[in-house]
Amino acid sequence: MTDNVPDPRFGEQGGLLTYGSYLRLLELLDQQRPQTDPPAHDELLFITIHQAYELWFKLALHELTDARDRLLAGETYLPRVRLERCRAIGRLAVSQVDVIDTMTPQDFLTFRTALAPASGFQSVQFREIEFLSGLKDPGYVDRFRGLTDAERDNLLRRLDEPSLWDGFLRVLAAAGFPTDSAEDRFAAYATIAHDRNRYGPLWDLAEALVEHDQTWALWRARHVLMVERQIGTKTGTGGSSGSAYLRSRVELRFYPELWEFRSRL
Ligand code: HEM
Ligand SMILES: N[C@@H](CC(=O)c1ccccc1NC=O)C(=O)O
Repeated sequence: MTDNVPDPRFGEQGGLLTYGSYLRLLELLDQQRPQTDPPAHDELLFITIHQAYELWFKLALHELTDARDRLLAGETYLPRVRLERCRAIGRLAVSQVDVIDTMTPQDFLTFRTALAPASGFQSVQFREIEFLSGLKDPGYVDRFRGLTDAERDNLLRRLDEPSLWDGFLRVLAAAGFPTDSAEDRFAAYATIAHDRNRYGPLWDLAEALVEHDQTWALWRARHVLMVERQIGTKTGTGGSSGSAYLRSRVELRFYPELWEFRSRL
């Protein structure tokens, strides 16, 4: 067999592992179950897009958790690599909204009422990403309705454990920068920004955090537009004011000091 002639049995060897069995496609593709009767054509789109989001959220949490652990251990290289992958996932999450935009508001209404009181507000993984990134609001755990014990445990654990921001501060401290007060930290950012030759990895890491922050801010902004396009200013199925609530979340930042620092440069 020469190198460039494929074995005619290519893909058949062993006969045990298959594409479908490795990827558990029977199970995966059996999980899209529209509820509406009579069937609403766009409900399959709605379920599929949310499931795709949750898969990407799962991978993002895997990456961010490893980035956080490595920062706490004093590493800078792989945490930045992990954050870059998350940024690519985040961009995908933002552009995926285009698919929802192909649904008209009147078609959404054919199954919307059947969704209440469920809402994206109850996405545990979304809130885990916020907590792990550094935006910890314990109020959200109490406001969740219908959490399983395992989901509640996940959220409480994320609230309790160090965030990516804690990891970043650990790395700054390991490089000799005091980080106790905000003024200490602003002094550290200035030193790092003005001596990239010496502090390149720390600068790149801070910028990767800003990118991560920006990606989720873009998602919040894109989500509000999608919501207003679908339901205008109606209240949400989750019981919030809808777009007014979501607009108040657009201003949120994971790392406000890294944004504030821009004004001080
Ligand atoms: C037709 C499309 C959509 C509409 C009309 C919509 C509407 C809303 C509304 C009104 C809320 C506020 C909570 C409430 O009272 O219900 C909300 C929250 C949320 N939605 Fe959506 N949504 C849509 C699609 C999506 C998609 C595709 C995702 C992806 C996972 C998503 C994720 C979320 C999340 C994570 C929240 C909580 C945001 C926060 O608390 O900051 N939504 N959505
Ligand atoms: N909150 C949306 C409904 C909605 O979008 C939704 C419903 C159930 C599960 C996920 C959802 N997605 C995002 O909020 C609404 O008020 O129309």
